[in-house]
Amino acid sequence: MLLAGRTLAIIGCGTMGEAIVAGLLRAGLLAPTQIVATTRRHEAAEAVRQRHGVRITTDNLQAIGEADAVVLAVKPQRVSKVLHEEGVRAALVDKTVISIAAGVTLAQLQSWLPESPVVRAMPNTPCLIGQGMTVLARGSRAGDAEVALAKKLFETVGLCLEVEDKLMDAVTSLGASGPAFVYVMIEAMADGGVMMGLPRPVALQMAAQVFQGAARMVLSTGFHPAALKDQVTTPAGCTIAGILTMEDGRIRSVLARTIQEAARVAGELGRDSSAEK
Ligand SMILES: NC(=O)C1=CN([C@@H]2O[C@H](COP(=O)(O)OP(=O)(O)OC[C@H]3O[C@@H](n4cnc5c(N)ncnc54)[C@H](OP(=O)(O)O)[C@@H]3O)[C@@H](O)[C@H]2O)C=CC1
Ligand SMILES: O=C(O)[C@@H]1CCC=N1
Repeated sequence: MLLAGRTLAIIGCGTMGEAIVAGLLRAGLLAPTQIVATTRRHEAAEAVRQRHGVRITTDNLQAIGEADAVVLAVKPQRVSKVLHEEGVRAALVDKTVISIAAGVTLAQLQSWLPESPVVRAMPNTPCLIGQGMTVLARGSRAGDAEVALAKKLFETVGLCLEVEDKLMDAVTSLGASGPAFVYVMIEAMADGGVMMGLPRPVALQMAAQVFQGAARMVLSTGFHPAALKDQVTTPAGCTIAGILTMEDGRIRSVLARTIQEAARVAGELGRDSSAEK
């Protein structure tokens, strides 16, 4: 185990909390006994225990008491409520708190937890398979040790970068919502293949592998996407015919505006958290 003797609490082990748990266990950073996960409903917690063998409870205070570091993975609207449960803020004093809630700012988190080092993190569901993209922002009380711990967790399940808090809505859209946008594109390209007679499983496998291959080309060659596109685009060939069709559909502005709009909404998600307190 890379984090010997440490215990991590995941407060709110739903889709994203469970992706992190599964990714960390898969990579061997923590043993199941080093993770304590909470949910609101006992049956949800029990299902997490059955799938991953981690410790579970529906008592957040108990989980926090057992942990050295805490990942807050409830919905944004519930963050304040959870932090204001009896005894929780006192139990979190001097513990590293990593919030993955979209739209909940470091200023909000730090106002609720003035004596805790807080890191805001925005991961995505591919953490489940070790292919995540996580971006961190550090709160005023988070020092290098706390940020290093957060980086260690998220680098274990994918890439991890650090930015300023003001950029977190943008990274929420591009990085965390991003997989959903890509799934829509994969499905749409597969639909095109089906339209031209490919069996659905073949079309789906091809579309997904094309996204993976093209993404790896961008990351591993370091070439600009336009240069890589030019390599594929034979004069008077079929690729340029397809690209012009995409441009007729304003694909670039649609995708860029998609990121802009999701970032705008991400910025609004934390407001309810303050209201619900
Ligand atoms: N889904 C994604 O791709 C991403 C999500 N996020 C962020 O992660 C957070 C969680 O999102 P997601 O996983 O999708 O949501 P889910 O609804 O899947 O999970 C939320 C979890 O919180 C639990 N929960 C609710 N209330 C409490 C409580 N009072 N105490 C303890 N646990 C509680 C729920 O338990 P129960 O089921 O019993 O109600 C559930 O396990 C959000 O803040 C979101 O912004 C960030 C990046 C990506
Ligand atoms: O859609 C959402 O609000 C969450 C946050 C980012 C990804 N999923």
